[in-house]
Amino acid sequence: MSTFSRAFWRTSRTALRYQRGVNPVQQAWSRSGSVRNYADVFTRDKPHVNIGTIGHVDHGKTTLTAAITKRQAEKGFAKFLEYGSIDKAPEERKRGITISTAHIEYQTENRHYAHVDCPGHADYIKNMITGAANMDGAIIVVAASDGQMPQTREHLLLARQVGVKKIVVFVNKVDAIEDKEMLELVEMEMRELLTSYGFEGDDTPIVMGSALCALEGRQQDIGEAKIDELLAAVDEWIPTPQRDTDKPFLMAVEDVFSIAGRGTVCSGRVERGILKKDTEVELVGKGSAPIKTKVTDIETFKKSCNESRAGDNSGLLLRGVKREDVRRGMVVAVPGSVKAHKKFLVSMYVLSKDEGGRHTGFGENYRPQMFIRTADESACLTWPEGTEGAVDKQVMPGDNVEMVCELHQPHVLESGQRFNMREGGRTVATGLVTQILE
Ligand SMILES: Nc1nc2c(ncn2[C@@H]2O[C@H](COP(=O)(O)OP(=O)(O)OP(=O)(O)O)[C@@H](O)[C@H]2O)c(=O)[nH]1
Ligand SMILES: [Mg+2]
Repeated sequence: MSTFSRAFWRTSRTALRYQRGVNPVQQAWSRSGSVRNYADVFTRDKPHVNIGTIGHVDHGKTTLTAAITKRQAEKGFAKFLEYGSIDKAPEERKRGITISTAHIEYQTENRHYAHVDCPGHADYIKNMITGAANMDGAIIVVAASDGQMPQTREHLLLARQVGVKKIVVFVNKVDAIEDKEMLELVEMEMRELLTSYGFEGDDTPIVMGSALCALEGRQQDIGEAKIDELLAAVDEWIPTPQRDTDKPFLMAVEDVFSIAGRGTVCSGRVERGILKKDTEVELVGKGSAPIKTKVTDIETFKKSCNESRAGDNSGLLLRGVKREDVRRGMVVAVPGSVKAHKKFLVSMYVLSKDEGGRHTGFGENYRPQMFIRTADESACLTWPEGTEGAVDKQVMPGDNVEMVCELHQPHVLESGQRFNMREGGRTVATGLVTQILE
């Protein structure tokens, strides 16, 4: 791997520690800029789009991701990544599941893609949310043998909530089913489900194939050919987003690591603006007062870069900042352009039991965990001042409510900001910040 190394592309701490053992990060960063060869410099010759694979555990997301890189590598558009080099942390290998998100890069004729392979297991939804928050569109993988399952639904809902507008469906494991009527049923159910979560269910492209056949080079008609069909659908159906390059730079920190001899690097997806090397920035959020610093080096998609732009996955080398001072959930922004807030009004939908939400209601002073951008923070919900019977008033699963939310530590947020709330391993509510109070 060229420059930033795997650590930059993985989010789990375990994976990070595991990878630090070999320390490719340090090697990369300790090379001086002039030593990097041409291939290490990021060129913007195609529009860039962030996508990824989501869906229920074991439905074949990682296999599909590997198959895509294999197919695109044959065309000179990617580096082939085997299944085992995507799910590579020891625990992932042992359990045969994805835990941390993996970031992969490939191209088609038309576009450059950053692809996040998300975990499907219910215990790792937190990593899925962070991964999906960076996507412009997503591929939902559903196994023909199972049809839609709980995390097929939960991932769709969360993807919608974090702002993913377009989805392409890949019905996988077509090789494993005898009864072709099953496929029609899965398609029908998926269209209905998409529509019920606010996607364009009737028009969404649905590709049916086998990721495993594609990866193993068998049964071309349901293997390779379907990868081509899938990527053509992604190229066409997921629009190249209009990036907010005119606004002041903002990037939410997803990961932090230190490089001996160079300093602290934070990485994440740039939400808006353009940042050039040697620019002053501020780290804001997670309680502490803003930290002033300067970005002295930039890498985008693992390659050296003079600037970082909205939509990019970038790593920023920060001058004079200790690793411990930077935490996931903070934002890197133009000095003075954003503020952290603690108290605000939210409008939210409380998930029903069928959607994986709570089975019972809750009242004032309910304390869920709030997920905003890459941050998660404990929150306390109360009724707005003047609400009648506030003391006994209950919120029931399935309700739409307006409440006051107070965070344990302030975070950068704005009116219109989307969030999710979780408690004890389940998503309990999703909503929008409607007014800042403090
Ligand atoms: N028969 C068949 N098996 C498949 C196919 N695609 C994947 N599998 C198998 O399904 C199992 C799960 O595949 P993964 O790719 O790890 O599934 P995943 O969705 O990434 O799982 P998580 O990341 O843990 O949620 C593996 O044993 C794969 O070999 C397919 O097209 N046909
Ligand atoms: Mg996986």
